[in-house]
Amino acid sequence: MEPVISLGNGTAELGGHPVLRGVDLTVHPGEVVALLGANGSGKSTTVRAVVGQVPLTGGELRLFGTPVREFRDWQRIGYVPQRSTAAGGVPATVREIVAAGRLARRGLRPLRRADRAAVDRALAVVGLADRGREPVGSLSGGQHQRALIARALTTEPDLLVMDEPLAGVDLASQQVLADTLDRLAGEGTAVLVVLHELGPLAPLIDRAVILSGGRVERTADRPEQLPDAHPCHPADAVEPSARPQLQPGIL
Ligand SMILES: Nc1ncnc2c1ncn2[C@@H]1O[C@H](COP(=O)(O)OP(=O)(O)OP(=O)(O)O)[C@@H](O)[C@H]1O
Repeated sequence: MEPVISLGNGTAELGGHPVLRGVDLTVHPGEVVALLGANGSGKSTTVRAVVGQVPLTGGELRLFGTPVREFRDWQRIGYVPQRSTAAGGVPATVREIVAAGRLARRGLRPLRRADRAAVDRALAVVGLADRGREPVGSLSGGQHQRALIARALTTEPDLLVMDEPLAGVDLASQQVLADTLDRLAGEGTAVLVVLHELGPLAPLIDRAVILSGGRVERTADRPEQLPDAHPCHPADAVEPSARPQLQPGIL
């Protein structure tokens, strides 16, 4: 089966500094691949390179078998960026933000019934069905993240790329996301997901690719091989009792 993502020896620079130093990554249809590693190891840059936001300076990237330079089927890819503001100051409703995910498929035509149904389904999946008419600015951080996930789901992608989708999302919603990804992967959608903690996604993960210093440090092929306590954050490598205690009210 042809890989959905085939990245060989990928290199990239940001601000004149090498950030990816030869990353190999292959994801097949229906596979869920987790990208792990410490802060600054290159996870976000890798996924941003895959979705065409960071140009590679070397190596080869193929998407659905097509060299990225010739690739035009971007509507096949759903992308949830690292936590960001979907509508910085724009007075959009939750529904409008989620419906923007249909743009790639429908262009600037008005929403058709199938588009509206896809938006309804995505809102329901992330538990925001009753919040559609509210301004996106009224959502909490975790609800906002769920709206971004819904936006990616509305594209009904063949490849779903998510950068830390669990950040700030409560456990119940994490489980809903896990169930959704499980179903999508079962239908053949490939999933590439940056994670700091595996959480409820652990049972779904076919392979974990652990980055360090812009290179693949190692790959774990089965979830049971995954290092439960992999030190993704420098603080995680420290005994809990030795970690600095947060000082509420100081920030
Ligand atoms: N716009 C930029 N200009 C210069 N350097 C950058 C830029 N963005 C990221 N970097 C650097 O690239 C390296 C990799 O960053 P990246 O965001 O890919 O790491 P990450 O593994 O996703 O980290 P985190 O877990 O903190 O999100 C870091 O050293 C970072 O400082």
